[in-house]
Amino acid sequence: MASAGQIIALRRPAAEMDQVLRPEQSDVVRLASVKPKPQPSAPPSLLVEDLSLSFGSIPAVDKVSLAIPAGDIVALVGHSGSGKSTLLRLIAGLERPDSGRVVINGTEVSGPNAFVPPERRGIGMMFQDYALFPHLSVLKNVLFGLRRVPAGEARERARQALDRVGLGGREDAFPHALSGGEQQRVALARAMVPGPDLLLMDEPFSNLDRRTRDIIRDETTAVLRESGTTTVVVTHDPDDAMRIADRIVMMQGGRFAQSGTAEELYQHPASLPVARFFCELNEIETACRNRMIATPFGDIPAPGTAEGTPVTVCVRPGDIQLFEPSVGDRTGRIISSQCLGETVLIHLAIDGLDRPLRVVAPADGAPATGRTVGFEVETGKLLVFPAG
Ligand SMILES: Nc1ncnc2c1ncn2[C@@H]1O[C@H](COP(=O)(O)OP(=O)(O)OP(=O)(O)O)[C@@H](O)[C@H]1O
Repeated sequence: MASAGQIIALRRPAAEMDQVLRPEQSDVVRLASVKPKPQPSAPPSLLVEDLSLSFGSIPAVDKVSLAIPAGDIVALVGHSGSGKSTLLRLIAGLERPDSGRVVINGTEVSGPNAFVPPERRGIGMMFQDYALFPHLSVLKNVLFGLRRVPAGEARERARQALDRVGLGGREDAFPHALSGGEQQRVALARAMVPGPDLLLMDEPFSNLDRRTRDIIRDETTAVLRESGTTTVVVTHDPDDAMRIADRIVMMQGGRFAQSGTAEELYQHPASLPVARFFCELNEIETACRNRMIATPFGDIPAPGTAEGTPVTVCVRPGDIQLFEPSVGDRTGRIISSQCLGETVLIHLAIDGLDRPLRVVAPADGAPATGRTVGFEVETGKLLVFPAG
């Protein structure tokens, strides 16, 4: 059977493919920044080397390595149980690794020779439930992050931190009187106020409704960028990851399935699970015949793929173009159309497929249910993987 690399290479030049695959093949996934890069000699803010932790027979984190330059924001994504929180807890010092090392700003904090407790790692932490003290005012919650700072200076810094997250004037309020978004901002101010070397966030936006979430997420990103805080954020939401992070690391079964920029993971997923995580897909099971892969959108050459190799051809709903058909065009019939606001979700029945294709088209001028339409997809937009 052909390897994943061979099959994936069908849709990309070999040199580009090599770039996508190389990080997973290297021992250390180096996470470069899109912001001003640190000097090549500058040590990464966070270095994780061959880190592992099993719970009984479950390898929750399995020999993972990464290096994050100062000021970068990295998102750990993946399905439930993929190991994201365990990796974050290992970095925080809330778990001890079975093997491997964690180094923060050049100091080994977990490893064969050291274990520094969480409170001495110079990290800020922010969790899904925000963990605010209900009996303390907003100001006192933030002051909690500055217990070792002289009182006058601490109050000044806490007020500045609250101003920065847009909560100036709410110092005396209690958590129960705040909205979810405001509580999230208090938690952010408290995590940021000591000026941590590293900020760790576990699902920081998941308790917020959709609209608040978008606003708070953008505001939080702005605060992190402005302060240049190196951040690792765990999320199961691909939108969060793509909007916040310089780099995304997708975990699967305790390992890194792929790492790269949002564009790399979205446009050039290295495997079917990665592709599925970032976008709903139309998936078509087929096979290689006579060095070609037949799809409803046309045949794709598959040199080097063994005869009969089963493959999954994927197409994103937004990559299917619909148009007024002419003689010879591929056609389908619209069996339903659902308004999504600026777009419509269309179910398109086509010959040879048991299930209709899902197509997302602009709402403006979208064809009506029952119509026969032409359809096409640029071959370069098709994703081909070993059968999933
Ligand atoms: N304290 C524990 N004891 C036993 N097993 C655990 C423990 N913590 C995590 N696990 C297991 O380790 C694996 C990874 O869990 P982890 O919580 O890191 O995943 P996750 O990707 O963060 O999931 P979620 O998104 O649901 O939080 C899972 O199989 C989980 O059941």
